[in-house]
Amino acid sequence: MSEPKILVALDYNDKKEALALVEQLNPKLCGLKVGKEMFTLFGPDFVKELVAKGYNVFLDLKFHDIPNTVAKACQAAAKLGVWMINVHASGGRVMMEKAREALEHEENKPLLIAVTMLTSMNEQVFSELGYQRGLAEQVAHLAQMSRDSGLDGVVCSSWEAKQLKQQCGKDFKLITPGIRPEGSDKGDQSRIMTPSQALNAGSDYLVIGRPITQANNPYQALCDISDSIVSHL
Ligand SMILES: O=c1ccn([C@@H]2O[C@H](COP(=O)(O)O)[C@@H](O)[C@H]2O)c(=O)[nH]1
Repeated sequence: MSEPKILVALDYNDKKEALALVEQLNPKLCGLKVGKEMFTLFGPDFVKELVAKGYNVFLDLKFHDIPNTVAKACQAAAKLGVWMINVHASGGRVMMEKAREALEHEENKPLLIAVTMLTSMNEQVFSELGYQRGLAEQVAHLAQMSRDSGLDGVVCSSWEAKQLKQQCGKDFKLITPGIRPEGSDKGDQSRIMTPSQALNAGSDYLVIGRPITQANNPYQALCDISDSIVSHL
């Protein structure tokens, strides 16, 4: 059986609540994403606890700093046994290359991916940042730089997935947050698609948080989403 396509974003401020959901899941059904909130509250031990349960854990800390600092942070993250880590592509080529090199001698080598432009960003917000390219072009540019720096893939929106698969090749992983099943609340996301639309567009992994964690029955919400993409597995 192939790896699970769904990565549940565990954005909780209550560890018990998060673990109650995790206990209902299994590592064949989904991977788990730990982001800034839970890592800041509960630290490396929480991450190791999820790894010990057999889950693919994506540690989504989006490192963005000088090359030496990011390289050391990546090494520290790899030691937690996680499956995937990330940096911001806008940290630049040298930063990404140093992060790549830093993982070379680690026993556990997580997938190393780069965030392009956040899925919450729309054209209007983007234009305020003063980039010379358009939003989609900037994503394509950062994805190319990430690939050239030896990274395994990028975080992008599913809106860019088709273009990036053509540009970067089928093995370059596309991780897409901003996934909203039909009828679910968009919240602060801008560039969204449904799970099956995103997979059709070329996404490799779907990051899904609130449509699952805020549902009346999170486990059922995850099962419904899994059923909706069964033809893609
Ligand atoms: O561009 C990005 C990068 C990361 N995220 C993270 O994904 C989840 C999405 O959660 P939802 O509740 O499904 O919106 C969240 O943890 C973000 O930090 C992203 O949304 N966009």
